[in-house]
Amino acid sequence: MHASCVRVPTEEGEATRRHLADTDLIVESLDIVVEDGALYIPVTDPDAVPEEYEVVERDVPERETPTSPADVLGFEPSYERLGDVVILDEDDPARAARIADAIVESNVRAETVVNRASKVKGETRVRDWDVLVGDNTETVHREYGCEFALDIAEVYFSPRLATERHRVVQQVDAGEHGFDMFAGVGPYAIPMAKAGADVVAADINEAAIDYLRENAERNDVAEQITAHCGDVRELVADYEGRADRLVMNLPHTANEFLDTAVALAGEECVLHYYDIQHEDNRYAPGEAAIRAAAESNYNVTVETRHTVRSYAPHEYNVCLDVRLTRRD
Ligand SMILES: C[S@@+](CC[C@H](N)C(=O)[O-])C[C@H]1O[C@@H](n2cnc3c(N)ncnc32)[C@H](O)[C@@H]1O
Repeated sequence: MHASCVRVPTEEGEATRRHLADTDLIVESLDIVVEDGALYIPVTDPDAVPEEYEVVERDVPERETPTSPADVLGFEPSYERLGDVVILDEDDPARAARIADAIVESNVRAETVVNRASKVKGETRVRDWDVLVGDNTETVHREYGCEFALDIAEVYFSPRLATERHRVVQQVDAGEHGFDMFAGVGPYAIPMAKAGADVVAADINEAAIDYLRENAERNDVAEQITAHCGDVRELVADYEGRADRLVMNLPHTANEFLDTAVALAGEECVLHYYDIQHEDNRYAPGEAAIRAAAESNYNVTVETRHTVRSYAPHEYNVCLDVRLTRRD
């Protein structure tokens, strides 16, 4: 069968395979081909392959006996993967247990299988989990060439935001001063630093900041990241007027922190403001809140109104990219 494949030297094959598997890019139903010292790994979406890899078109054989969870169950279960942890979102515990068993029997690489047991909640946005297989909720997740150690029982992390984070990071210029106001384990702050920014990253969750510091080391950007454990409002005293870019990924309540964002903003600053709103009025509430907080000192230009994903029936997670330019 004809397919887009990532071509790498065989010695880099296993690391590449793992990296692509972590971002769900491998076509499970096709074989990986070894030929002339190279590995050809079939991928689902050539445009989503990280730039460091070469993509070629070629014929690859179908796998003879793929054993997917669907082969075991007779239906296609929905799940997502975070490193070695497979995450289910099932209301029925019996169905969740059947899917977990099928994942263990199948070709899905999983050390731990968990089911969502609550919504994200409280100030730290951590959810409860039912652990169905294994006992280790700590893992290392790979995303666009960065590694993130984290424990889903202690910190917030959503692999579904990978493309969105990448969209923001692609806007970063080397040498700029970035602020990640609600940083978690660093999935914005670390790639921003890799893109050449100096980043101040705050989080109120001590476990998240411990992982963020570990992840900064893992990804060789520790010198560019200043991690602050505590309320982001405490940063204003030290960093007033310094930010070239602010990331505000705390949907639902980011509006309560707009005064802090404006205080941190420099002469010219891009704000990435996340919000959750009804489908009929996705952008206006955030835009109005930003204008109310910033317009007395800044010209406010909304550069992008972007829908990130569906959040709940009729509700969307959106992002506004807003440029603040200080008035004379
Ligand atoms: C939705 S999570 C986003 C984490 C990370 N940016 C990501 O994309 O995975 C929001 C984070 O904000 C943190 N947080 C909540 N209130 C805060 C505050 N007042 N100051 C700093 N961090 C806060 C939470 O602990 C949580 O880790």
